[in-house]
Amino acid sequence: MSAMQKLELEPLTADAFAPFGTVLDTGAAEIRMINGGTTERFHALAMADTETGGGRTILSLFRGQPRSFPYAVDMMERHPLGSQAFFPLTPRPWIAVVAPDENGRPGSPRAFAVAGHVGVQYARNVWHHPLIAVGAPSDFLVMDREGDGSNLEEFSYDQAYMIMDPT
Ligand SMILES: NC(=O)N[C@@H](O)C(=O)O
Ligand code: NI
Repeated sequence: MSAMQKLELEPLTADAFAPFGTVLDTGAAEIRMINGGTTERFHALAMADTETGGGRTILSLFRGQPRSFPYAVDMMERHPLGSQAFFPLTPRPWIAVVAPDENGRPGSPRAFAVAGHVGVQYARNVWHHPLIAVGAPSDFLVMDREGDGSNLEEFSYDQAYMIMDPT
């Protein structure tokens, strides 16, 4: 493995993340007052894309143990058959790492600093790193695909990209 290089954290915006998926942010959502005005519905933060190959959408809870920093991003994965959305239940900042596809391999990764009240949905077949929780065990609601077929493709980088301690 050759020399490592630093991976800087970028602020997360809908535009910056658009090539990779959707930012799940109540601050940018359509709000519908429901239940006699007692409830705000932050409507349709994302649309699950899980029906490829007869898949269906499931909701899971991920309890992520915090990563140690500096953290080496040395692999990426993608789910060819379905999207995958993460919404923090524990209001802690976390990190989302994505990469463009370059002829079937992930290109240079991009790391986004995500606020503790914001989630992301990785679009189907988008390269991303598995959950990166920061500082303490963190719970996430995860919406992704259950079904037949191989829905996990992994790739190891020749060189690791180092995320320095974000805290
Ligand atoms: N393996 C699994 O369900 N989780 C990963 O896909 C991830 O992106 O964290
Ligand atoms: Ni994943």
